[in-house]
Amino acid sequence: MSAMSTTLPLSLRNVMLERQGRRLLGPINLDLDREGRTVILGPNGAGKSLLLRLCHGLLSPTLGEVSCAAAGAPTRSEVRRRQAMVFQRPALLRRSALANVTYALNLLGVRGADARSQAMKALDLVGLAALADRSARVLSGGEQQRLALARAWVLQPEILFLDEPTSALDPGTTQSIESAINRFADHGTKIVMVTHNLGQARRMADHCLFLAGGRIVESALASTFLAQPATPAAAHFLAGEQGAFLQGQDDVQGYDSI
Ligand SMILES: Nc1ncnc2c1ncn2[C@@H]1O[C@H](COP(=O)(O)OP(=O)(O)OP(=O)(O)O)[C@@H](O)[C@H]1O
Repeated sequence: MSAMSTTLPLSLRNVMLERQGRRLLGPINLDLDREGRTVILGPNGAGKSLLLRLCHGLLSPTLGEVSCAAAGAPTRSEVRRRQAMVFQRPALLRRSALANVTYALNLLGVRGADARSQAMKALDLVGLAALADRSARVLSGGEQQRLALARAWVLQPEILFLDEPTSALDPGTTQSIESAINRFADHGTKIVMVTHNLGQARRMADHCLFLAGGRIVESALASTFLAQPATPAAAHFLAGEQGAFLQGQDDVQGYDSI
């Protein structure tokens, strides 16, 4: 990965997202820089997935601006190809694991032996090299998730957005996926991940963003946030108490730097 980043820092300025006259997100001000793994936490319906999609350029804000370092809006194709996103239930091609990864490379113009060797390296990194020729359709949920990670990572993204990448997976599989994500981070990919798993947040987060009611209620170093959240809303959430999140609206910060 080059030392210069095209997409980072990624900035959101006064971003709002509305649908059918209802505000779903915002106002949000946020800077995502290269350093560390950012984990997004918050109750169901807080707006975590919408925030990831805005950052990745899958959605455009109703108001405000999302912009990437030197390159402009994340909806631009030049920016999109430097970012990748893995969803909770990844869509895979009805081909072999290897072909799923080489297909992504082919779209970028990498073909033949080059594509195959890069794809095998990515499969190896997620522990799937031995299953390269197996049809993606018959892979287990955890294997499919690892394949989706390999397919995303092989494109050498500067940022990898992950939306609950280990939900519904057993602890062993979760651990192997966490290891793969950490290896990507070690290779210089910025990780931005939504999770409901507080143990995972403790194991993986360098920075935490806590969302409630479509707004960023807290933005802090993970060690600080997870041990001593600054707001009642986050404290309730971390204690596993549902409800009381609207209380957090009084604590909303105007500006967040990650
Ligand atoms: N296209 C849409 N039109 C209207 N409302 C939407 C749309 N997409 C999402 N929402 C609403 O926006 C809110 C935030 O959704 P989002 O999926 O971002 O939540 P989340 O924090 O990821 O939740 P969960 O933890 O349950 O996955 C929810 O109330 C959802 O119903």
